[in-house]
Amino acid sequence: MGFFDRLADRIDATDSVLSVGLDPDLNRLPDHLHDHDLPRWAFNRRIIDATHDHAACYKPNAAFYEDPDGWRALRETVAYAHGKDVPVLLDAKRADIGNTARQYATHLDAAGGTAADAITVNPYLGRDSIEPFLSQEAGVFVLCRTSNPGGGDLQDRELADGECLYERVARLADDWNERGNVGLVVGATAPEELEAVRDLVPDLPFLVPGVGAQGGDVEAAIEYGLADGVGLVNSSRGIIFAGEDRGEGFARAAGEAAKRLKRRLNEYR
Ligand SMILES: O=c1ccn([C@@H]2O[C@H](COP(=O)(O)O)[C@@H](O)[C@H]2O)c(=O)[nH]1
Repeated sequence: MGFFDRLADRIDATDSVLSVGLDPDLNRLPDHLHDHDLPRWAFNRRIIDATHDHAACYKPNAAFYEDPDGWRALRETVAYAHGKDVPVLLDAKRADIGNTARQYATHLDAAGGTAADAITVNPYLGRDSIEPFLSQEAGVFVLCRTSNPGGGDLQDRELADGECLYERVARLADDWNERGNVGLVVGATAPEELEAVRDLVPDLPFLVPGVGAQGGDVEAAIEYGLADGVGLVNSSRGIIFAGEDRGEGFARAAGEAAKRLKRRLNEYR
């Protein structure tokens, strides 16, 4: 079964389109977890225990795991999420010349890789640079209009024919979707662009980051992020660091935050 069919099943089972971002910043972990062999894994396991009923997906960002212990923590995390029946989207924003991209694509492998079910990729090196991802079963989310303040610096630029760069990326990604495994990343902090992209590509599911800590538009995330009910709205810090005290109660606070955001998202579904 392809990634988006599995995601659709998970969305039905949990009545949720919430993606819980697993970005375990070592400087923000509860103090008592630093006694563990792998503090990030100890943290993620507790977050998953507290949030999985509300999670359509987990989204670890590779930036928080790019060291030997981090890699181990990530593999444990993916296996544990799978044990709870939750798919995992690795936010790695990869792409490179073919030879290197093939190496990056092994990140998705169960043997030696992370065993993640989907990945984010950068479109700016062109189709061949992401072909090793497109040709797998895994979901491939192409960066289209990012949520950061500078997201428009290049992505909003008008091309000679009057189309914006992010619009061209959306149409290209639609062309690249030969196996039905392509989605787009469009930030909730850019609701007008979200609407424009949805008009261009009615059938592609979006990953919409930027609600919560970045203050993005929750209603627009749902209205434009879903294609036939399938898509993901992500919050990372707003859920995993919802507990202020950095004490034992952090996971409970995360669970409550996930439940709250799921309900809020569902008001617009
Ligand atoms: O356009 C983008 C693409 C990716 N991200 C990533 O999503 C999470 C958001 O974290 P919050 O704590 O909810 O702000 C993080 O991993 C980003 O790198 C994004 O924010 N915007």
